[in-house]
Amino acid sequence: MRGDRGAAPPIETHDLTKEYGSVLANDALSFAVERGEVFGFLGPNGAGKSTTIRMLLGLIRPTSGTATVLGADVHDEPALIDAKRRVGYLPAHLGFDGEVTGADVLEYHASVKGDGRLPELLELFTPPLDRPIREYSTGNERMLGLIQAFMHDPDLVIMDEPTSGLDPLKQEEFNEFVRDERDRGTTVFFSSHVLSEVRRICDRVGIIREGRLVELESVETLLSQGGKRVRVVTADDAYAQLASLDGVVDVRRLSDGVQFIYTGEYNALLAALVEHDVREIDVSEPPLEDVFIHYYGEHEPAYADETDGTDA
Ligand SMILES: Nc1ncnc2c1ncn2[C@@H]1O[C@H](COP(=O)(O)OP(=O)(O)OP(=O)(O)O)[C@@H](O)[C@H]1O
Repeated sequence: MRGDRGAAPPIETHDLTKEYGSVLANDALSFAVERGEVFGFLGPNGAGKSTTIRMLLGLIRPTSGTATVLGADVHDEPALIDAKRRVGYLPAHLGFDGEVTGADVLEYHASVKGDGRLPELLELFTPPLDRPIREYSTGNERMLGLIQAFMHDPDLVIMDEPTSGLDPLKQEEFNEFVRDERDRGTTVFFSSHVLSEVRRICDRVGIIREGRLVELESVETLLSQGGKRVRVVTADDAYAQLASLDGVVDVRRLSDGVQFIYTGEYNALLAALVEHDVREIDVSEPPLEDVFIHYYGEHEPAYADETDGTDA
């Protein structure tokens, strides 16, 4: 375990609230991120994740409530500036100057905060450093952002949708890297709207919806309660029978079959299916939206019956 920062959790929020005019983007969020854990901050688009992160970094001011980052209150600017030397930050929109090269960006960050871990990061993340950033793909920009977030060996890393734009192979390497970081004692807090991503690397998850924290759980608990998404294509009509099974929730009729979230016994499902002319079955992790539905039945799905959902 690194650091000697006393007992305070690396991130702690108390009734953290942000209003943009009539939009309540964060509504009295209270949670703590413990030292050495990987904490996933999950929620659909517009839920308020970036708003929280920007308040933690002191980029916007809370309307009310407060938060501490490595013990520094976000209202205490000098203390927060000092604490941020030990924080790595990957914003959602990187905003690099397109005319400078990746090497220029890293050189600048090195001069401000140090670059002790640069060589090992460059083995893992490989943006074309000698080219101007305007020529970068989204994935290359993201890799450059990841390098600058970790290069000074921070105690706490805060990332806003870190893997968006990374190809699956780089995503997997990123996952492994974050797990290794956690093992060396770094605290990692990142936002995502992809449940499958956080389930691989997070110890705990906070779910935010419409600005409110609706759940704080270990990933194990979240998944064990979240069920599976089942999609069945049948030649005959299986809707009524499947909809009546125990453990079937959020059932939708598709043009060629049925889709639902299933939390029951597989044998019971198979027994029901043998009575139908089944052409295709797909069992997968539910998209985050569906986990919300399972937990909080009042949530309105953001998509129509015939679609296969949003992100998986
Ligand atoms: N500068 C702003 N002015 C007005 N409203 C804003 C501003 N920034 C965010 N909002 C609103 O606040 C709410 C939360 O936005 P936020 O960007 O924090 O969500 P998010 O969970 O990060 O979404 P995404 O996953 O799409 O990035 C949304 O309704 C958004 O439209």
